[in-house]
Amino acid sequence: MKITKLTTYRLAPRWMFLKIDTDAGISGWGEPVIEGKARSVEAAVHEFEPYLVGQDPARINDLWQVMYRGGFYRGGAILMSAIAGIDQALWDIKGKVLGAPVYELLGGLVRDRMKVYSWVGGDRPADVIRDIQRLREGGFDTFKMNGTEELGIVDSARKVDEAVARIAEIREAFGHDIEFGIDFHGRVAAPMAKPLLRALEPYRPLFVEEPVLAEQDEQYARLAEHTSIPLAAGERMYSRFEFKRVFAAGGLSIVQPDLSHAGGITECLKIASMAEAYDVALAPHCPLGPIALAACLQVDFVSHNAVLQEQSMGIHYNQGAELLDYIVNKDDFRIEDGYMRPLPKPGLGVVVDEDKVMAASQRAPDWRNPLWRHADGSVAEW
Ligand SMILES: O=C(O)[C@H](O)[C@@H](O)[C@@H](O)[C@H](O)CO
Ligand SMILES: [Mg+2]
Repeated sequence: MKITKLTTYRLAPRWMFLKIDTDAGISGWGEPVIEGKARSVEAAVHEFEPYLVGQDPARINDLWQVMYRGGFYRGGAILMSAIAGIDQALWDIKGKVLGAPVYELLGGLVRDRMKVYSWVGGDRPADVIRDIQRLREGGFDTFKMNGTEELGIVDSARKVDEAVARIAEIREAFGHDIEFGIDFHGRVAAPMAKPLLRALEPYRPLFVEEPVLAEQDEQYARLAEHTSIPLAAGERMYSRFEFKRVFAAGGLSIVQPDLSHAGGITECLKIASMAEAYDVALAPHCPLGPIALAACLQVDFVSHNAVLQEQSMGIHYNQGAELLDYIVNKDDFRIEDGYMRPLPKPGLGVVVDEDKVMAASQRAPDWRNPLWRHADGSVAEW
């Protein structure tokens, strides 16, 4: 069996799908993308083509090492996202050839269902109460929201109080009948992380995500000394070589590798195993599409330390298309009482509606995140 062709489809809302064809007529799908840099990842995917076309798709481990090590330069958001989507498609092919879901090829189910959570409140965390009420009717009891708007490296107690007031309002409205993570989204610099975490302590959020930016990862252990709130991070870390320093230094209770950014199933399985050795939970990051989510679920269902799965249904980014718009087997992705079941079909478990994908790729938007600025005109972390 040989790889014959790689076709990329950029499409709304901000995703990219990859189809890998083989000479046996079996194709696999992946979702290589960096939100806002889809064209860069698309170029990277096609730069990997000469290493892949003509090769045996069954040799995922060798092809992964060739892509990672063969070009001298390695790592980073663009290359690791390209490898991620290619890796996902190769696992999809392998499962289809062997007639089994990927989780079966990885040793079988470690759980019967996987807890998922839903975003509420959008870029600027207003209206979360209304969103939580609506989603609770749909069976969700676990949520995530942004913790702040723009925040200076050093900022006022008033800004801290505004952020905390929203969280207090949620606890006032729902008590502990719901749980939620608070995403600092990289908007909080080290000087403000400690006072903000301290002020949030009484409301006992499930976790605080990206308490500081990944490039400040040496802060995680220090911050963990000052708070009992579990700290989470990982969406902007792209390989086990980045995660290893964080595991060794400690501080994170939850790691959130993104299956479409951190080298795919092959790499994220290794990150999950490293995390388990340090008693760190796994909660894959996934604000993206159905193929990325399917890849996450394949890892969740074989990882003992998987605790929560992000999914993008209703997320504020999904303008122009929703999570399940491009797939045929929508029912396999149903959420019951806040849980998802293992995807039963061979491979990743996604049946892609190719006609819809091709049509949507004719009018793909070039999504970019907003550029925020502080009152003084300087760039603010979004
Ligand atoms: O936790 C999350 O989902 C992420 O922080 C998410 O908001 C970002 O990764 C966004 O997709 C970047 O464009
Ligand atoms: Mg996040």
